[in-house]
Parts: sequence; structure tokens; C-alpha cells
Amino acid sequence: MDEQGGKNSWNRPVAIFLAVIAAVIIIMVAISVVQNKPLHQKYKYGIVLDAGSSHTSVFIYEWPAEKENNTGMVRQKHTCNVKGKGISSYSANPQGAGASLYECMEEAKQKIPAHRHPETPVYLGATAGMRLLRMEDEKASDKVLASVAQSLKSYPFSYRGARIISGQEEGAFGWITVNYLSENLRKPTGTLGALDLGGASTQITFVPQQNIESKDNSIDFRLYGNDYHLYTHSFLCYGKDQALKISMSKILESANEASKTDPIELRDPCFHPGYNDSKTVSSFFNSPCVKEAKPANENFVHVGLGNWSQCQQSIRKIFNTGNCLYTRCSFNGVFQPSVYGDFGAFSAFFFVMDFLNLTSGTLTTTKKKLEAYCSTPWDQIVKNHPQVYKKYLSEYCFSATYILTLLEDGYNFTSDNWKDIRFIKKIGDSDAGWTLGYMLNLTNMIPAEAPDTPLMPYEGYVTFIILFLLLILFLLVLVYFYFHRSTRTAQKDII
Ligand SMILES: Nc1ccn([C@@H]2O[C@H](COP(=O)(O)OP(=O)(O)O)[C@@H](O)[C@H]2O)c(=O)n1
Ligand SMILES: [Ca+2]
Repeated sequence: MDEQGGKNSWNRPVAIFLAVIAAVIIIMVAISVVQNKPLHQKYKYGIVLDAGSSHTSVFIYEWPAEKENNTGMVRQKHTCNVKGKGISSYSANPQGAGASLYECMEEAKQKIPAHRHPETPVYLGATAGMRLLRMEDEKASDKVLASVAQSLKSYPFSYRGARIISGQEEGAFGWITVNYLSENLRKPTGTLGALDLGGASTQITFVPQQNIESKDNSIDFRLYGNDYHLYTHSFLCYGKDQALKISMSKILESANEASKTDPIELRDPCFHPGYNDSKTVSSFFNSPCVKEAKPANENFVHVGLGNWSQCQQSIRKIFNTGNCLYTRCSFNGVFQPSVYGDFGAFSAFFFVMDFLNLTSGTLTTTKKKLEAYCSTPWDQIVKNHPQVYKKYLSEYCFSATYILTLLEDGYNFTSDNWKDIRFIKKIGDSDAGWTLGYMLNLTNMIPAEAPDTPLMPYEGYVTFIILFLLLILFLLVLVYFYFHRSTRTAQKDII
């Protein structure tokens, strides 16, 4: 009887104990399931139009609504290239600028859920093409901006402005984009410098080791708890299309002086041997970047020579490396500290170097390959790339030689730090360029401070909860055995 009664008194606490274990586990599992129930993801959207000198692109960004201020949450959802040339080409027909946006904006309406349209901000930023038009004819540039503004206001989105952004903004927001996307901002060291090459201007932006001696070149940002002191400079007229105009106008001017023929024959080392095309002088002397005297003849014959080293010599003439009033300069008297750290080189830096398979390799091998490419006969080049529009195809030798000269003679990169330049188009899903940084800034999505609690990824969270449950189970089993043993010992003692 005694033994029977002892067993019963031993069973009840065990049953209670097991019930408590079960309840704790059920509660923990329930909490973890509720916590991790894939929330019905609510996305927000933003639209930025990059009105470049050569063309306009529409970028649609999206991000989870609850995670606005977390690193790397905004991603590129869609891009659309506006048909035709850049908005600055509509100076004689401003209405055409607004109308040109129609197809891409209609596409944006399809890509973004309708209930989000009214809250989706849309920004247009115009770069160097419009800076040049404003220099030449401010009224015309105002009309073009008014036309694109009117067009954007006619869509169901939240219109937030159409303006010409400054060269500093273009450089700084390009830097923010690449560092946001590569999540470098959370590390105290090791940011990525940004090199952007457009058609009409080029930007260099990085965190230097030296003092920034001119305040025009300095920008401060507080991001993710760190203060960044950036060097940035934008060279108007040093995009690849304007650089070609400047370089050609210099050769044309001297060819005109030497030539007795009509039309003038322009013998150009930067074009392939066998290249021969009739062109108009006005198509090169139509920019405020060109300062040379315009030859009287309107027509000239453009003849290629395919001589890389002569090509580089002629390009060097557009960089003025004297007259530096600071401790060091890049060119044209512009202060620049020594380049420092890794760089992402995007836009036309990437398009040109990628087309020529020159995105990897040393500076010496890159030069050798380019030399061979430039001396390849034009008919061979055309045969190798039948699908590429001939105007673009003919300019790659010039463009790549210009890129090497800008980086080496202009920005003072050397064979030693050439490897620090990464030619990139995208980081993850998103294009490198100023548009993402511009939107993050205007929507206040660049947090100044680091997040208080670092977010745990979903998989990490689940693993953590499972381990935690196992630990609790283990502890309870231990307690149970301890309790069990002490009960039996107590029973023995009684017996
Ligand atoms: N697939 C592409 C797209 C653009 N590009 C060139 O990239 C440059 C883009 O410049 P952009 O229109 O952004 O001009 P900016 O206003 O930035 O100076 C132009 O020179 C285009 O011709 C290219 O080489 N390949
Ligand atoms: Ca651009």
C-alpha cells in the first residue's frame, strides 16, 4: 500500500512538470511563428529620371515599407530608356522634351501598384547637357525644364521637382549610391570612391587621406553613425562626347591652317585606319566647350590613322596640367588630393571598357590591347561588330584612349593603383549612378545613425529560436532527472 501510495505522489509532480514543459514549448513555438509569420510585404516606390546629355533613363526603386531606414533596403525594380536623345537636344522644340517621356512614364504606371501611385515621389534631375544649354541659352533651358515638369505632373504620382543638379551633387550622390549598395557605409574604413563618366561631364569622388584645400571640392555626410569628409569634383566638358568635340576641333583647327584642300582633310590618329567619312564642321563647333576658331569651310573629310600613341598625345592637349595654386592638382588648376582606396568606375567608364574587354588586367596590358584595337582596320572592326551602330563603333578607340588618359594623366592613377579601379555597371540589382543616392537623400532615407539593434536575418532568427528551445528542453530534462532522483532518495529515506 505504502509503495503504491508513494508511486502516486511521485507521478503527480511529474505530470505537472511535463505539462509545464509542453506549455512552455508551445508558447515559445507560437511566439516564434507569430514573430516570423512572413508579413504581408508592403512595398513603397520612388521614381527618378536621369536626364543625361545623351539620353534620359527612368529608374523605379522599391523598398519594404517598414524598413525605410535600414541599409541596402532600397533596390532598383525597373529601368526604362527614353527613346531619342537627351532633353537638352529639344532646345528648339521644348514641348518635345516632355512628350518624349510618355512611354516610360506609362510603363511606370504599370510597374507600380495603382494604390501606391499618389504617394510615389517622382524626381527629375538633369545633368551636364542641361548645364551646357543653360550656359548657352538660359531661356531655352527653362522652357525644356518647364516642359518635362508639365509632363511629369500629368501622371498620378507625387511630382517633387525637375531641376538641373550641380556637379557636386552628381558626384556625391554617385558616391552614396555605390557605398549604400555595397554596404560599405557600416564599416568605419574602406569606402568605395566613385568615378562617373557621362557624355558631357565626369565626376571623381572619394574619401581622401589629405586635407581638402578648396571648399568647393568638399562635402560632409553623416551616415550610419560615421562622419564622412568627401572630396568631389565634376569636370564640365570632360564627358566623352564633349571631349571628342574638343579634341577634334583642335585637330581641325590645325588641319585647316595647314590644308590647302577643300574640303579639309582631317587625319585623325584616334580613328581606325581605312575609316573615311564626310562630316560638317558645325557638328563639332556647336558646343560652349569648344573654344577653337571655327574654320571657314563647312565640310571636312574625317580620315582615320589608327595610331594609339599619337592619339594619346592629341588627347593630352585637352588637359592643362600646369597652373596649380594648391599643393597638388588633377588638371585645369583643380585641386585634387592623391587618389586613395578602391574605386567603382561606372556609366561610360564601364560601357567603353566592357565593350573592349578591358575591365581587368594591368595598366600596361590594357594599353597594349588598346593599341592593337586602334590599329585594326575599320572594315575588320565593322565585320566583327555588324550589329553596332557605326557612329558608336568608330568612337571606341578615342573613348578608351580618353579614359586611360583621364585616369592616368588627369586623376593621377598609376600602374600600382590601377588594380584598385573596378569597372562596374551594377551592384546587385541596382545600377551604379547618382539617381539612387539622390532619391535616398530627398526622401530622408539616408539614416545619420547606425541602427540600434543590428537586424538578424530570417534564417539566423529561426536557428536562434530552435537552439533556444532545445536549450530550455535540455535544462527542463536535467531538472526533471534531478527532481526524480531526489524524490526517490527521499522515498528510500522514508522506507
Ligand atoms: N550603353 C551605353 C549607354 C550610354 N553610353 C554613353 O554613356 C554616356 C552617358 O552620358 P549621359 O547621357 O549620362 O551624360 P551626362 O549628362 O552624365 O554627361 C554617353 O556618352 C553615352 O553615349 C554608352 O557608351 N553605352
Ligand atoms: Ca550621366
